[in-house]
Amino acid sequence: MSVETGIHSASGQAKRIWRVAKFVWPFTRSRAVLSLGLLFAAGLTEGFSILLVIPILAGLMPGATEVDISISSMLPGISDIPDIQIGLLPLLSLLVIAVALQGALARLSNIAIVDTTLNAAHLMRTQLFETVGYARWQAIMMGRHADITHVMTMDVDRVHVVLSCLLFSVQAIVMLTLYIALALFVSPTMTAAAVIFGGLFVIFLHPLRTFASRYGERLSKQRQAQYRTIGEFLNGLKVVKSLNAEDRYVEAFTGNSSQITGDLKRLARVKALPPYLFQIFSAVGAAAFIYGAVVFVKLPIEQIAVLLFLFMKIAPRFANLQSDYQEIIINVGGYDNVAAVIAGYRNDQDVPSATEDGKLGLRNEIAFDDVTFRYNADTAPVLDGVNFVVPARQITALIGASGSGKSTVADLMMGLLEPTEGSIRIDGADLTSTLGRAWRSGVAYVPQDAYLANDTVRANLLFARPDASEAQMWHALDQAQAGDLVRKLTAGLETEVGEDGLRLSGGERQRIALARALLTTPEVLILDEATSALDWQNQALIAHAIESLRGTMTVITIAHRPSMIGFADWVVAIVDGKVVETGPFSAFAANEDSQLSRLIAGENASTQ
Ligand SMILES: Nc1ncnc2c1ncn2[C@@H]1O[C@H](COP(=O)(O)OP(=O)(O)OP(=O)(O)O)[C@@H](O)[C@H]1O
Repeated sequence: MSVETGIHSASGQAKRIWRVAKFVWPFTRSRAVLSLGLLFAAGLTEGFSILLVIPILAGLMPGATEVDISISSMLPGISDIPDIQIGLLPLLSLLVIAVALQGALARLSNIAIVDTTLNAAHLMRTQLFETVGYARWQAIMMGRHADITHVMTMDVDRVHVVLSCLLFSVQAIVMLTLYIALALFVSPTMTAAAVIFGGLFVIFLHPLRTFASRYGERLSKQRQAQYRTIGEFLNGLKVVKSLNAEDRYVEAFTGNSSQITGDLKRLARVKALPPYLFQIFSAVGAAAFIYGAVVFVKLPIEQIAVLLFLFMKIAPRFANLQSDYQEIIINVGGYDNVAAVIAGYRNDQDVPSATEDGKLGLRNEIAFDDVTFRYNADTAPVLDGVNFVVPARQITALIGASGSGKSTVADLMMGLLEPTEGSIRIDGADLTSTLGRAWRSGVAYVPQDAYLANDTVRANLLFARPDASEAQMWHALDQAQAGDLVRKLTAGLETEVGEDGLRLSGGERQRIALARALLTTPEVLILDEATSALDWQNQALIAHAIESLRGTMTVITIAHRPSMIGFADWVVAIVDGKVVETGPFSAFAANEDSQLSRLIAGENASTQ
């Protein structure tokens, strides 16, 4: 038996449903118990109201204001209760009260079920977001973002459907049990026949359920593909437009959407079949029941009336149970995806700060001791046994050709990546995952394509330091040569920067990102090609501002342009994953054959 067949088999489905129930039980326990308690009370009240209807059906004579209730003739299971006589008006009043009470209890039970499932979905979504949010960078960067988005939205919604249907199924099962128990009192033979008939119908529909389950899986995969197409298209919008590649995405999207539409149509047909078959089955069942009850079992008419009444109550619930179960098996795969994401990231979490105030300062140096780093176990190392130090409160230029490993060094230095071999020491302390968060709270990193949230300039600055004053914001903006630019914007600090900061130029975005980093007054500032989009005048002004930070913070500047490294005190040059030069800037600048001198002379190619 293949795995594919296994998960669609009845036992496979039962195992999957059990896993969902086990996962949500801790979140839902009290509310689920409350809703089922209310439901049970509603069931009892409904049973009582049916018991009140029976005498009206069975014993009422035209013109009578009193009803003779012969319990023994209606419920042969209870034979020793004497007949009672009751006024029609009190009986009808009691019926109205019982029906109203049953309605109120059923309503409360439904509300409790809806609340329970919504809370469970909310908790599952937030747990997912937290698990992904606090996962280690190395784990997240390997995952597809569109898939994570799909799991957090569509798959959680699918689990929500499963939970709702599960609880409504339990509700239906409780009610069915009550009705069947009542019917058994009236006629065990006829009730057993009806239950067997219903059971056969459930077995008869099994192939349809397997079919629906397969469509559920297929649809989930197609929707995942749709998320990927949309994500890729929107992330690379500008490049897509510049390459006139829209038609490729339109084609991929249309193909995918047509498949989804086709499958949804087929699924709708499959879903519509059981109610239709059910109608035929129940008509055949009712006819067979009446024939059997009259001709073979020879039941009295009032018992037939009571049983028919009960079966009329049972039938729609039975149909709901079938459609709920179908929805469950279509959607239960959503939980597999949710569980896979949680399991995938749960053991790969950033460790909370070792120190409660969450800051780890830098007094002397950051040291790389024999650091080797591989992105994958089976690929060549990007860094191969590198040794160097970055002195505190000095400016260090990290240079090397494109692809030599500079950004990887920056990620390692922030503790976002961990060395495959060797260690990174902060004033002698090993930068392990326990120190990562505390260390990063004193580190500001500005990459080439700095992320700006789709919000105002002010919100983007406060994102880094929520308690910053107006004066501190303007000081940081001026330091990053962004003060005049923001003053000139029509809405100043309140200007919306657009999706990914796209309403600003590349250079403007970089300056605001630098201001945001400076606003945090970090211990360590890492600039990874952070001014690459700026003209030389602005870059020179920023270089001057960075230079003025000497002695107040540790700056690591990764750049290809001489203007962003010429003011450094210290240099680390990387070639092919090895450190080839490290020491005082002046010493290497004096040697015209050094990597540094060649870079300053504009010979970028020589470092390759
Ligand atoms: N997530 C990743 N998975 C696998 N390999 C990667 C990953 N990120 C980077 N690399 C590889 O590691 C090497 C070093 O990349 P890195 O980005 O550190 O270089 P860099 O010196 O910063 O380059 P550039 O100057 O172009 O930004 C490259 O060969 C790159 O292909």
